[in-house]
Parts: sequence; structure tokens; C-alpha cells
Amino acid sequence: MPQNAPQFPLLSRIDCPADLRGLARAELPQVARELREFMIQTLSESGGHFAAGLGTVELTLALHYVYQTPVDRIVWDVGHQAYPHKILTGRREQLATIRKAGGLAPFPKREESEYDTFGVGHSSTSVSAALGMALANRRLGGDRRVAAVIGDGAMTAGMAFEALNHAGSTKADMLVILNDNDMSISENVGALSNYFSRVLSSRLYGGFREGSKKALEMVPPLRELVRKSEEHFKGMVAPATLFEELGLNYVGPVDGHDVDTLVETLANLRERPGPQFLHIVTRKGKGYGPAELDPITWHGPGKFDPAAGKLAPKKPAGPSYSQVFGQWACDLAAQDERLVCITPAMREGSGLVEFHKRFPDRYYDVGIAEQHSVTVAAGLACEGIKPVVAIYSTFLQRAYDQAIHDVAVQNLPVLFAIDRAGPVGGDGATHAGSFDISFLRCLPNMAVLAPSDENECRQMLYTSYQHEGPAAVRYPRGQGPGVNIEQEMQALPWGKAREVRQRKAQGGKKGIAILSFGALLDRAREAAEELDAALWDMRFVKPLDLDTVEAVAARHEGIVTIEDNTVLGGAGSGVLEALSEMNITIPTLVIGLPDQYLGHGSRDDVLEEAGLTSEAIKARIERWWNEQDKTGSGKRLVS
Ligand SMILES: Cc1ncc(C[n+]2csc(CCOP(=O)(O)OP(=O)(O)O)c2C)c(N)n1
Ligand SMILES: CC(=O)[C@@H](O)[C@H](O)COP(=O)(O)O
Ligand SMILES: [Mg+2]
Repeated sequence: MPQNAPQFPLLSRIDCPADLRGLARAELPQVARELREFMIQTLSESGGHFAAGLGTVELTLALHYVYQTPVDRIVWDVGHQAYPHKILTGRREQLATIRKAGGLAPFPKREESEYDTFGVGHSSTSVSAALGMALANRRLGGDRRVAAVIGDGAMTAGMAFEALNHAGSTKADMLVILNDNDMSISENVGALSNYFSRVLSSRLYGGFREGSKKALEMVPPLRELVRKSEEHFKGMVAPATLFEELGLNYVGPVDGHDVDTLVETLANLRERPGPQFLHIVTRKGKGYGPAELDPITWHGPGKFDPAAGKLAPKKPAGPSYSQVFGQWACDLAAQDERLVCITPAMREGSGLVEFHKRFPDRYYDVGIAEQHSVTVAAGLACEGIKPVVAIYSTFLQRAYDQAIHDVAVQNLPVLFAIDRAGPVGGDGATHAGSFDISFLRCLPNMAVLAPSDENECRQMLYTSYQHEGPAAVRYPRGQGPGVNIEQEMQALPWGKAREVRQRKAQGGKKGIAILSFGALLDRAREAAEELDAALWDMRFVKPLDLDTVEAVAARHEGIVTIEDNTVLGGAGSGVLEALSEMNITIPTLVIGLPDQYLGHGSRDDVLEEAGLTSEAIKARIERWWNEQDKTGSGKRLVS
């Protein structure tokens, strides 16, 4: 490149897909190279979802080259692989802000761009959404085309198959692209994943033997398959694929890094009527060696040194709540062979890597199948096994009926280890665990516990594991306050709160008491110190410690509850219900997440937006109390 030439000569000319479509087809491989380099440079400084997007560079180019976006609709599944799409649709210069407060959203988001056709974050929604769009197009008599892009991991979810089942019968004009990289966040699992490999082998030998073999040989996983299929499938006629049986026209496998073949194939499929299915094969992390070799680590890294291929060192800190959970699971599994752990495709994030290594036959990764994860746990519990479902709060939303119908109604001892409770940070509103207290505490039989530190988390897991019914322990993303974690496991008194702070001013019925549920205890403590309020770590959302609520109400003039769940129907609502049941009237302020979807940023940023810093909590309590004063109580908060 001549000196002073822009580093990204083609890419920098693309401000929207129409610019891309103005380029010659022969220029696309160069755009792909620049796009990759741009992603590597930018994300090394900002962090974010990385390996999946490197794998979709050519597909994204080909889709925007062939499809007339934004009139045509591209629907991304999950959306963690949509960074190239964001770059090509006018957001190149903002990519460095992705996941940061006020910056680009972590996933496609309708408010952000007209090219983001459907808001995502959770997996396996793309085929349904695209089908809805295709059906709407038919009803409205339009001529837009619709394509869904779904990964092999996302394809393991029941919802994807519900959509395919429907699509096949509607004969809707749409394209489903299976982006098969043989990976979920961890290795993809299950019979379907094996099936994809078999389809690849048989189709490679059957339909694409001569035409595509050369191109396919460029993709390393396929090179091996080409060899195997030559050896094992000679003379065999490729059977109809599962997708053909479902009524979709199957095309593939196609090398998902051969942009020229992709353009040609997509141009052809775009014109075909009825539901089409294109199976492409890609490599997660493509074009960046360390990510190709270890796509798990590079799924969503923080900052890194691009030349060295090394992640920026993390600040030394104590174990995360996920690690506390993982350690607890290993420790108890060593003592109790009934314990098994189930994860719906979140081994790394849930802290189960070590458990998987040590107890491989007591570890079940069920794929992205939250509903199934809960019901299979129920089945295990019926037979005397002790299942622990390790699940993110946001993904448990998928399995709500299973939690009710299969677990709670039958009072089965399933332990839900709920990670990522409360705001999660960069993943934003789609991933925030804002609702679990509300949707679990209303279920008869269900116990709900919220630890305020790492040790309490360990002891609560142990306590709930002994419980003879369903129980949920919900803890936040990341580290806690860094307390000492006692190795010995001891059951906590069931349904009992812990007094953390008494008011300095003694005597009479005075001041307020703060009842804190879970991870915001430290913030509540700071506010309590400043306001000379009593403070309780309530520990149990359900069963609520009614004795404590009654005693606290008897000794104080006001109660404040604090939680990192929505205030609607949350732990504070539980306190209000209890007060009403006990016929106690006392000014009560419920503090928690507001009734809105919060933004993204660091977890602290989001808590700040929610008004949950210790300063904001204190100011809020003071304001509320002054209002009480105006209404005639005549009481001062700090005497
Ligand atoms: C309902 C739901 N469960 C779990 C996740 C977490 N998750 C995000 S990406 C991913 C793996 C997806 O694999 P795949 O679709 O093959 O995409 P790839 O990363 O391989 O490109 C998982 C499990 C999610 N986003 N949504
Ligand atoms: C896209 C997705 O759902 C996951 O990649 C998620 O972002 C992981 O979140 P954690 O980083 O909190 O494990
Ligand atoms: Mg995949």
C-alpha cells in the first residue's frame, strides 16, 4: 500500500450497503480482509463479541450485496455475530463504543438502525421473526425478501424447530441460512450437531463433489470431511435432509468464506419461491489465529493485544459469584453423589468448567434448550437425583412454564442456581436479570434466596440444596465484596434475616430500617451509615422473615426495601404484602429497578442509571422521608 493511503481503502468508502453494492464483485474479498482487520483492531481496544463476527464477514458482505437492504430484511439470530453488519450499515466509526454506556447496542436493535430488522440478544428467534415478516409481506402484497441467519448452536433450541415446522407448511418466501461452525459458546452438543456433520459428509460426496470441492477444501473442518466423505460415502445417495422433510428446499453445504460462491448462491436463492434453507460452513474466529484455535476464549473477550494474541490481564480480584457456585458444586458433588449439574449451553459463564472436568458423567450441557433443562431436572428429581440447574436469570425466562408446571406444582427439589441476576452490564436490557424475583416469588412452593456476598452465596446454595422443594439462589454477574469464603458448608436458619446494623440513636420508635435483599447490601450499608438507619440483610425473599418485618415495623417509623430486581412484584412488594397481611401501617419505600428497560454499559453504569448508587439511594430515602414530614408526620430522619 502506498504511504498515506487509507488503511481501509475500500471499507472506508462504505457508509451504507448501497455503497457496497456499488463495488465490483471482484473487490469483495478485499473488503472482507479490511473488515476483519478493522474488527480486530477496534475490538482489541474495546472488547466485545468477537469470534462469531469474524466468522460471518463474507456472509454479511454477500447478504448486503445481494439483498436490497433495508427494504429486504436480514434477521440475525442472537446478534453477537452482527458486528460486520453494524460496520457495513453506517456504524463503522462507532464500533469502538459498542456495549459502553451511550454507545452502540451490543446486538441489533430496531431503534438504532433501519437495517436492524429485529431486536435480539436471546437465541433462536430469527426463523420465527423472519417468517412473521415474510407472512406480513405476503398479506401486504409487498415484494421484499427475508433472510434469517441462525447458528448451529442456536439451532439446538426447540423454538427454531417450531419455526421451521411452521415455515415448511406456510410455503412462505423466505431463506433460512444455517451458519454452521460446529461451535456454540462451548463445543456444540447433541445429536443435531452430529447430524450436521453427517449431512456435510454425505452432501459433500453426493451433490457438491466436483463443483464445490475445491472451494470447500479451503475450510479446514471441511477438508477433513471431504476426505472422510470420499472414503465412507462412495456410492451412497445423499438422503433427504431433515430440513427437506420439514418442507424447506435444502441447499448446501457451501463454503461460508467464499464470498463469490455465496453471492452467486444467494442471488439464486433470493429469486426462488417458498422456504429455502442454505447450509453454510464457517470457522468461528476466522482470520485471527488465536480465535480460530480457541473460539471459546475469544467468544466475547475484553481488550487484547492483537499482535500477541493475548487478553489484557484482569485486575486481581476474588472469585466471581459464578466461580463460587462452581466451587460449591464441585465440593458438594464430592460428598454427595446424587448431585448433578445441568447447563443450557453456558458452561463457561456459569462457572462449570471444572465441574465438567471432574464429574463428566454428572454434567449435562443440554444445548440452548432452557425449557428442556428445567423439565429434565424435574424428571431427575422424581427419581431421587438432586439436580442443580445453573442458569442465567434472563434465560430462565424461557423456561417459566417448566419452572411452574414441571417443578413447582409438583414440589420437586430442583435447585436453580441463578447467575446474572440484576443488571449485567454490556449485554444490556435483553440480558438483564431484572425480573426473576418477581416471577419466582409468586410461585407456591418456590423458595427464593438472595446472597449479599460470596460466602452467603456458598452457604445459601448448601442450604437450598437440603430443602425438600424447589429453591432458587440468585446472584449477580462478577465479583462480590470479596469476603472470606468459609470452606465448611453450613445450613443457614431457614427463612431468617440477619441484622447488619442497629441505629446509633437508641430508645423509642425512631428512624428507619432498611431491609436489603441480595447484592446491593454494601450500597444499602453506606446509605444506612449516613442516615443512621437500621439495616437488615434479609437473605430470603421467600419465605420472608415475617418476625423480622414485624419487629422492625414495631421499632421504626419507616421501612425502606432495596433490591436489584424490578420494584414491580419484587422483594419489596413481598414486604408490603406482609405488612398488609399483618395489618401494620408504616411508611414504606420500595427501591429497586425502575419499570423500564435500562441501557448498557458497565454494571455500575446501569445501576447508576437505575438510581442505585449509595448516594442516590440515600438521596432518594431523604426525599421520601421529607415528603412524609410534609404530610404531617413531623419526624426528622436523622435525629
Ligand atoms: C436463549 C439463549 N440462551 C443462551 C444464550 C447464550 N448464547 C449466546 S451465543 C450462544 C452460542 C450460539 O451458538 P451459535 O448459534 O452456533 O453461534 P456462534 O457463536 O457459533 O456463531 C449462546 C449459548 C442466548 N443468547 N440466548
Ligand atoms: C450473546 C450471549 O448471550 C452471550 O455471549 C452473553 O453475552 C454472555 O454473557 P456473559 O459474558 O455474562 O457470560
Ligand atoms: Mg455455531
